[in-house]
Amino acid sequence: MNELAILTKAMIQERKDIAMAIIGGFIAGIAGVSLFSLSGYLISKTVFAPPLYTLIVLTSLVKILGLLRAASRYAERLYAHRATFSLLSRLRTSFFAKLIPLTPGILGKKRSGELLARIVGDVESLQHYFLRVAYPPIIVVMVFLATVLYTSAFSIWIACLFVVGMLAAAFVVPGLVLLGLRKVHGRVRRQRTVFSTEVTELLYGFRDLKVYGQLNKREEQLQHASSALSEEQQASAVHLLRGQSLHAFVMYLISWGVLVLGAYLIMNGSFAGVFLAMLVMTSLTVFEEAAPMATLPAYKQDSEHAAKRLAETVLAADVQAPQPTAILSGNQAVSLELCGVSFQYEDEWRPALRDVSLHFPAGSKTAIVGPSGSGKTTIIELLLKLRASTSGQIRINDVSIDQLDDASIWQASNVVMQYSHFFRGTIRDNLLLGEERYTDQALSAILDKAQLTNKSLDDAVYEKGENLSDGEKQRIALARAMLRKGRLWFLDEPTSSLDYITERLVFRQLLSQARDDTLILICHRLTGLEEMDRIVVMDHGRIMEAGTYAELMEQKGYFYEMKQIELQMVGEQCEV
Ligand SMILES: Nc1ncnc2c1ncn2[C@@H]1O[C@H](COP(=O)(O)OP(=O)(O)OP(=O)(O)O)[C@@H](O)[C@H]1O
Repeated sequence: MNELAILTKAMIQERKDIAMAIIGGFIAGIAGVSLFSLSGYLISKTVFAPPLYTLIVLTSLVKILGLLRAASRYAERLYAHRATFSLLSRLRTSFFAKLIPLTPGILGKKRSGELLARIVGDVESLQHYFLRVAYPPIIVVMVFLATVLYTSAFSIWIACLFVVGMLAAAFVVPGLVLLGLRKVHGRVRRQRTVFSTEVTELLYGFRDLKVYGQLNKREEQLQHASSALSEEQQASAVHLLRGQSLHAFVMYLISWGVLVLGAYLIMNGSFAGVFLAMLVMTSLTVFEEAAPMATLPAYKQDSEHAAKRLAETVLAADVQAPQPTAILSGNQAVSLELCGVSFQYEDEWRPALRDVSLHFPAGSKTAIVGPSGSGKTTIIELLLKLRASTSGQIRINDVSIDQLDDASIWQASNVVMQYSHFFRGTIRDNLLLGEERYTDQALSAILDKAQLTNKSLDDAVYEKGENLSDGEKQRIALARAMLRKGRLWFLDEPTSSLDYITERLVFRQLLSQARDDTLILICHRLTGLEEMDRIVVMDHGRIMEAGTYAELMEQKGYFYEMKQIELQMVGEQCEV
């Protein structure tokens, strides 16, 4: 299977530990079989009252084999788990490295609860591939072959019986388990996805569900999903147990076979009776060693499925063009240009942007206005290379955006999107975001600039900024952007929750800091736009008009209409 090639490649990198695990497992297996067969021989031998030194040698050997088995089993587990953890960390890192550039697209398409459950669960499932699928069969086959060889020295017929047992344990039982598992396992996976989505929806939507009186209904749904998952897991466990029982059945059948065949051969005179107990014990132990074969198909199927889904998630990353190498300099003001750009979201029937051509000269200040859903945010996402345009050309500083390294664009930009994420910690943590290079003095100065005078750096911030008002969140997001030294500003409704006076004060600070930089501001309120070099009006993904505030007011077109409506509404509000 192609998807498992990634795993196989990662396993090759851990070949030393894997080889040690296989050697350890083989020694443990052989020591186990020898230990029990020797015990059987010891029991039979004592009947003939052998000399004391024989018993001493045999019991000492049993003890040594016991110790050897424990020590080598420990070594096997140690190396196997060490290899597994290295493999997993390697896989996680490479998977997330591939995932990051695709995040906006993937998160848009999939429900986050489902995605989270999928990724975490699938990467975890892959550990079974190595621990339970890839290397145990090698040990089982090696131990079996060694045992068959050793048994053939006593009786070729009993050795043949072992081979029959081995084929049944290695192929027939796992085959039967696999047949039943196909149905059961798919249902567990589907139910697990439903369950984790329900949990995420309930946790994230708790407040709204409570306010709208839907909490009980949602909890019932969650209970239902939880019970359904338990039922499916139970069915799957029962099926696996059936496989293990079948394996035990084969083991006892072969042991009985050894007993009956041995008795027959003893009566024939072609086999010495003193070895019978030894071979019975051998058969019991060697099949016990092969017990993981019964559950192997389940883990194999699980790992293959997990690898396939992970590969599907990052498939686009593999077909992406190689990372561009041109770097956007962060030291100079940046010019931006869109030429005939169109963009359509996947699975959407109409384009979000249609044939947009815009030029933002270096150092210019542009406001983009227009009704909700007109495509304003999409323009910023394209310029930040978070999405790729469906057609048309985007150039930054006269270099095609396709040739520019994504990280250098982000590095050169100070961005405030409509919704920013806030981490649990303090205001300081949320300003620094892991960077340590700013002093408390510099951070406090930024808070003042962002008009966040009622907050101190040590004030706590709860998960997702639960204890902050919307206006405070926006000002922290603005302060974050103001801390950066980029020469390109993308501000998507950064002050929509602020009162008029605070908004003006923040803007004054912003415009003074971005005096020589290129700035694009998306806003709904039309007040204060006189200070902008240009205003672009959008509707239905098209540019309706563009010009300075004075020009647009003079044209008495779309912007003028919007302004009149706003003035009317402000007037009505004042009258009320
Ligand atoms: N992730 C997405 N998947 C599919 N369609 C989307 C997605 N994001 C936005 N759209 C659609 O694209 C169009 C433009 O959206 P965009 O967010 O650019 O508008 P906007 O002008 O910024 O709106 P607002 O002022 O409400 O923020 C809308 O019709 C919207 O429904």
